[in-house]
Amino acid sequence: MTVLSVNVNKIAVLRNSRGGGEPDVVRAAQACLAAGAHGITVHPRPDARHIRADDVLALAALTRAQGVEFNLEGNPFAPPRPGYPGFLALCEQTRPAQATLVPDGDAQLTSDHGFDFQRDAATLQPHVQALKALGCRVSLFADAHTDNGLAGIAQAAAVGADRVELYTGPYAEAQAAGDGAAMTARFAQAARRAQAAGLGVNAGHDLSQDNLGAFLRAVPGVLEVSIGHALIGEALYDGLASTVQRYLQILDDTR
Ligand SMILES: CC(=O)[C@@H](O)[C@H](O)COP(=O)(O)O
Ligand SMILES: NCC(=O)COP(=O)(O)O
Repeated sequence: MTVLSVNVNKIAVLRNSRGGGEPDVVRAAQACLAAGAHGITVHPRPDARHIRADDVLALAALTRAQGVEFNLEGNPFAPPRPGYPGFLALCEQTRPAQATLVPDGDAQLTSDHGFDFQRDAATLQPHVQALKALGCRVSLFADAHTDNGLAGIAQAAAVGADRVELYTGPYAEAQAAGDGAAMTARFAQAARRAQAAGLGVNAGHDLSQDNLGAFLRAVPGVLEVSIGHALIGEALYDGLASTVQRYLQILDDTR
């Protein structure tokens, strides 16, 4: 079975746009878990544009109390700075069940590629070992859409990882353009190669209600999907009607 980890980064985007504490990231995570989500994901960025270090601590406490998976994403090579103690330090403080390493740079709008294991293996290895020594399952963000990514994916096992997370942005784009089948064939091949090397397979980025089913039908054995951007957007559409009705009720009640 594939489990769903909800990424609540976007709740923090909205909160930070006003300052203050609303919408509340922990309350949103509680609502996701109450609805049956299997875990919570966050990807604190060093520039603190959304999830901050204090959110990571609060969500770690929530998920530990509820006995569900906390998946912390980040770049192990990003240096600490004021407000961001560094990925390993955050993991030391919170001991997430899963640490997902992502090679993203500061200037990136969002994550847009996986590791090049041929190039990055030696530098990644000590980080993977340190995280495993903390008791974290380690997953590495990986490309399936490029020839280099597909050819190198099994090497994540030699680096010491437990899983890879297939970067699904290019799949989502292809699916939206009506061209998802060729792309899912590549992802299925990547999943099989990773599994043959002993790695578990996760997937994430730009997955949505429109593209998730086709992906999971085509790609074998996906253990976890982490979904944030589309899910939070869809939740707004789903929730707007009842919320507007509650406001109208207040207007009615005070007439
Ligand atoms: C690792 C990954 O795929 C990202 O999707 C990420 O978690 C989303 O980050 P942003 O919310 O900052 O775009
Ligand atoms: N690892 C992917 C993730 O957490 C969420 O990505 P997105 O759904 O916000 O694109």
